[in-house]
Amino acid sequence: MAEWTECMNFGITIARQASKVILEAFRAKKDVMLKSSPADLVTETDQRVEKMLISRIRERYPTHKFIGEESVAAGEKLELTDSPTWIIDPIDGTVNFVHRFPFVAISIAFAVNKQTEFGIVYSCVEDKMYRAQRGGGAFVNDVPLHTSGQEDITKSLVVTEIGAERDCLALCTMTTNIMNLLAIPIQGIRAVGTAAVDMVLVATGGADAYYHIGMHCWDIAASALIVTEAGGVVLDTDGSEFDMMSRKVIAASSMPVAKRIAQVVRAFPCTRDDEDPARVNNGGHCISSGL
Ligand SMILES: O=P(O)(O)OC(CO)CO
Ligand SMILES: [Mg+2]
Ligand SMILES: [Mg+2]
Repeated sequence: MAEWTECMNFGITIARQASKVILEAFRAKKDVMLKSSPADLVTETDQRVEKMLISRIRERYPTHKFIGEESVAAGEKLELTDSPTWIIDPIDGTVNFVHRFPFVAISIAFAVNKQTEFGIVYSCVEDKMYRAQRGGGAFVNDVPLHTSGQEDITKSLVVTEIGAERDCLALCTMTTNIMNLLAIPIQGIRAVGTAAVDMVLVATGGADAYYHIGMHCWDIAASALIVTEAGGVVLDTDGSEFDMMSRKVIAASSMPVAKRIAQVVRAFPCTRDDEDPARVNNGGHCISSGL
């Protein structure tokens, strides 16, 4: 709704400011810390950028709530209520950032009554500002975005991510999914290293679909809106309605392509973002390769 346009414009302004911090640090040597796995990295820049974004937003909108990747990693409760909530990934593509692989993004979604009102994905190194407001279309650097409209999976280029999981069940599931898609056959698989950028590539028509299991709401909430506002569809990997907390997503140029991917892709168990991990056995160890 138009009432949130001012918030979106503010989000774009502070994303541009925060990108300066990321780009200054991009070429420098970094101290790297591990989170959930040896491939789940965080740097002081991730933490600094998130703090900077949240403090700027809080100053201007003191009643708004936040879900931030690094705040959750530091122990804050991940809770999406009906209140206006900013969902922030300060650096999407931290592994790329650490290696200086030139695709990193700031992802900011804004939800009210649990519905995403706008999404911002700023691909900093490329200087591409993607944005969409619910009902208002999607844009990159103010140019309107449209998906490819491709309906034939055999003519599709599909993007996915390898993710940070290194347990056998997740790795077997992920590689089997890739193999089964290639066997359809599709025309290719790509992985850029940032879920937010992977997904907005579907909005540009440069890719026909994206799917991923194991990412979090801050990785995909903004780009999910950008894809749907560009004319695409977003589903759960089981073909049901998209749920930003489920950690499973297919974004596609058309419903036939999305549904065909849902027929092939299997999910490994992962704890929902809004569930208490302590209550859930997510099977994060090798129990079998029987998929
Ligand atoms: O770099 P981040 O924010 O950890 O995100 C990864 C997925 O978890 C890349 O999209
Ligand atoms: Mg991320
Ligand atoms: Mg991140």
